[in-house]
Amino acid sequence: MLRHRLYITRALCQFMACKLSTGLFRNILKTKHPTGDMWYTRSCLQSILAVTMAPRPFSSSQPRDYSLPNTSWSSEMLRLYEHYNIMCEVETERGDKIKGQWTRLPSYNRFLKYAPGGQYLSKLLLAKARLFTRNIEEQGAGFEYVVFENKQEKTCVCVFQAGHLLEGPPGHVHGGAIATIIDSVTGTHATCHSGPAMTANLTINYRSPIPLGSVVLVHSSLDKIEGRKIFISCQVTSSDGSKLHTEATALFIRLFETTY
Ligand SMILES: CCCCCCCC/C=C\CCCCCCCC(=O)SCCNC(=O)CCNC(=O)[C@H](O)C(C)(C)COP(=O)(O)OP(=O)(O)OC[C@H]1O[C@@H](n2cnc3c(N)ncnc32)[C@H](O)[C@@H]1OP(=O)(O)O
Repeated sequence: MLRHRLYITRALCQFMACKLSTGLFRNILKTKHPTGDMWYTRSCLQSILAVTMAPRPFSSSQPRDYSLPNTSWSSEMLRLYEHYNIMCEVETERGDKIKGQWTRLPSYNRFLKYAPGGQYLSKLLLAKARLFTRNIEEQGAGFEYVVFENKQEKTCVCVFQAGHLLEGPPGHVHGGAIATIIDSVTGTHATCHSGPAMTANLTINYRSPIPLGSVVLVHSSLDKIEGRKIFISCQVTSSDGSKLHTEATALFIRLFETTY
């Protein structure tokens, strides 16, 4: 009991300290809903999502970044990772290193754990919850992927290696697993561009099966924004781009006004 109180107090202190500077409370008040229930649901969700997106001045532990190479990555996966990673930093004529057009996005098994106060909040709030795509311990068995964003071109690309636990038709990737990676990549894209957003619609055409264990590219492009609506299209292709596996369009709804 005492331990729980301590968690709550520490979490609240860290949360308040951070949020006072980022204006979260203003957002919660702004989105107050007349029916009450919706206000509660949305403001709670917004708080959690905003915490996960905020800077982490008091965070002590280092999160494991699942988007970094591990021993299960095939040579093709590593090659494509390097191809995009090298473009995240460029050298000027004077030899200085500056940020390139691409950014590698980190990926954790629970964003909440690594936000300010999140270590404590995550123990209180569904402690066993984990991000769907990052919940298989064995490396290479499930979703191995890394997402790069190109802000200028409003695109993201994900290098995805599908593990043996994602089988659908024998030897091939399950359609639900393909939908999952598409939702995750386009959702990450929408969130990075506009702040926390949720999938309202996802329409998928499966064009050709993806062999299990192969490496594919998931391309996400931001088509347009209308108010809170973010329209994204997505293609899954073979790693050399010659074969189209899947096409999708997605609609995300931004949860609140602030853009990150
Ligand atoms: C340095 C960077 C670090 C990296 C950062 C990375 C961060 C990434 C973090 C982690 C990565 C993981 C990423 C995973 C992503 C996965 C995402 C999911 O799977 S989300 C789960 C599935 N989705 C749901 O459960 C939603 C359920 N639906 C709802 O909650 C609501 O319907 C919601 C929020 C979508 C909309 O509800 P309302 O009340 O806020 O808004 P209303 O008024 O209904 O709609 C707003 C507008 O959108 C249209 N709209 C809504 N739904 C529509 C639909 N299905 N089709 C068409 N239009 C729709 C409406 O007609 C309206 O349009 P008009 O403004 O009037 O023009």
